[in-house]
Amino acid sequence: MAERAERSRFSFSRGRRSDAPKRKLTDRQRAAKERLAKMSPEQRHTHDPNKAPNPRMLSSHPGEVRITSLVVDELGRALRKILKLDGPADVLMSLYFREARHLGPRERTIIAEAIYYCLRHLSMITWRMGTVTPVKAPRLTGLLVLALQYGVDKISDQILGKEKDTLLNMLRPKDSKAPKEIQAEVPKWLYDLAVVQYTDHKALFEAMQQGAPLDLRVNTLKAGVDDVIAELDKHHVKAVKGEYSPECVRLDIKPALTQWPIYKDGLVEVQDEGSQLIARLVQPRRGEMVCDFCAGAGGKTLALGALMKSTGRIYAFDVNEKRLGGLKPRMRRAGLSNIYPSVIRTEHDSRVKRLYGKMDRVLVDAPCSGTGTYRRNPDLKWRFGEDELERINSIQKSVIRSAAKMVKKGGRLVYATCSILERENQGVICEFLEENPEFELLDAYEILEKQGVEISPYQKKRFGEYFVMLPQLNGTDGFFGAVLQRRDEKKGRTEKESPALEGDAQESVQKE
Ligand SMILES: C[S@@+](CC[C@H](N)C(=O)[O-])C[C@H]1O[C@@H](n2cnc3c(N)ncnc32)[C@H](O)[C@@H]1O
Repeated sequence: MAERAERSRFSFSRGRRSDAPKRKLTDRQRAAKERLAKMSPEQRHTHDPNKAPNPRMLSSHPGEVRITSLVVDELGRALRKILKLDGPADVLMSLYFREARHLGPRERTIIAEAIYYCLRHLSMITWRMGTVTPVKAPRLTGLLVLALQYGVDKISDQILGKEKDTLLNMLRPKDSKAPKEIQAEVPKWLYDLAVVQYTDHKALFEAMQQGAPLDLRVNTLKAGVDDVIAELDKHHVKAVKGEYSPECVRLDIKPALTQWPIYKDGLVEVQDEGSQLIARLVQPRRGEMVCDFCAGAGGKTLALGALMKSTGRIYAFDVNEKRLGGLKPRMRRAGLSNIYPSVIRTEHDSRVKRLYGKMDRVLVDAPCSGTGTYRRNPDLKWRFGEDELERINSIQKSVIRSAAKMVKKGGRLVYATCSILERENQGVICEFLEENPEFELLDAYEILEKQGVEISPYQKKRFGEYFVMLPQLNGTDGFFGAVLQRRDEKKGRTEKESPALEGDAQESVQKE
């Protein structure tokens, strides 16, 4: 029985009971199953479960893509909605594809990839279009995108019609003639800030235009990293251990993972490797009182819960009820019983005040510009403006001030963002430390080293005690973390001075 349970846990077959007699698959069915496992995130939005995508339509074979008038018309229809930028692109795409039931998997794949291309290169596309605004001319925008992706000769004259000359004119200028911020594919305000902040801004902008890999965090309460890699391998999905996080598995393709038992049974969660390390900065111990102040749907809460071996108590706070609602099913899947989600009205809520001075560890994963996640959310570049940065910056300062009051003497406060901007990161911490001298900054790299996580000495030298991950340096999303400790004069000894490695962290290093 135990053996059977083990088998079904790792099995990729969907929903079939492991003790049912095995049905023999035909070669065609087996090939379709493997194709399904290898779908990209773009296809995930567009996948019709009854029609497996044809691999010939994937962008790795751009020469074989057939651009039909249906594709061009539908791409225009999709861009008309998505380029309004009045909501997250992945949500708008899902809505569009749900309505477009007449499209086959080939068309869906081409359209989805074109939409992502358009969002990643919207600056250059807008520049090429001159006085024509993309959202007002979505069909022409779609034609331009397809021409840039596959070459204009892949589009027949019949489809191009009277727009052919306009399109050829738009394709003529060289990229290098465009202003620098347009080549960088970021808004001007962000370009100006990043150029001052990063000597390697060119590499940063380049990295931010790429797609991101799929990182999984293995739930070590249920499986080991090697087990997950071996199981993926059995199903021809190549995966490797992450470079930094001991729980990370990185995939070379992006299957529709949420349909698989390893996901459904809580053995893995999707989480960028940089984000996994934020939980390691908190470094919670068994039985402690922890608060995840901006828990959202609980990506980091779950990682903290696993590090605590489902002991102690984690208060998961957030002002957004809907987002926090996503945490409960994930807790169940992960087998965690130490998490207590709670919606708060503001950072000054009475639930927060009741816990003043009681927490061993508090994580503030602050709301931010999300500039570190542009690889995954290219639309965010065009939806988040400079005014919004001002507003969010004052929320960040208010949230850390309030959350800090929950930290007991000798306890730890971790402030994190997925922003690449100093203003939201070091700027917030410097101001906080000036106002709160009872807190001191710890060396984030030392804390990670003690847990067996090695980040390059170059990075340590460049960013001091702050934890900084960047796509051009680490191949992860951009993350920032500051580890602060509330002084405890009575103890006279801080963790900073303590040579001992906490029990749970040590244990987890040895296991890996
Ligand atoms: C970066 S996201 C958190 C992501 C989450 N920790 C994770 O790992 O998936 C920031 C969160 O802060 C929440 N937030 C915004 N203002 C807040 C406030 N005043 N107090 C607490 N949470 C707040 C947002 O609703 C959002 O879910």
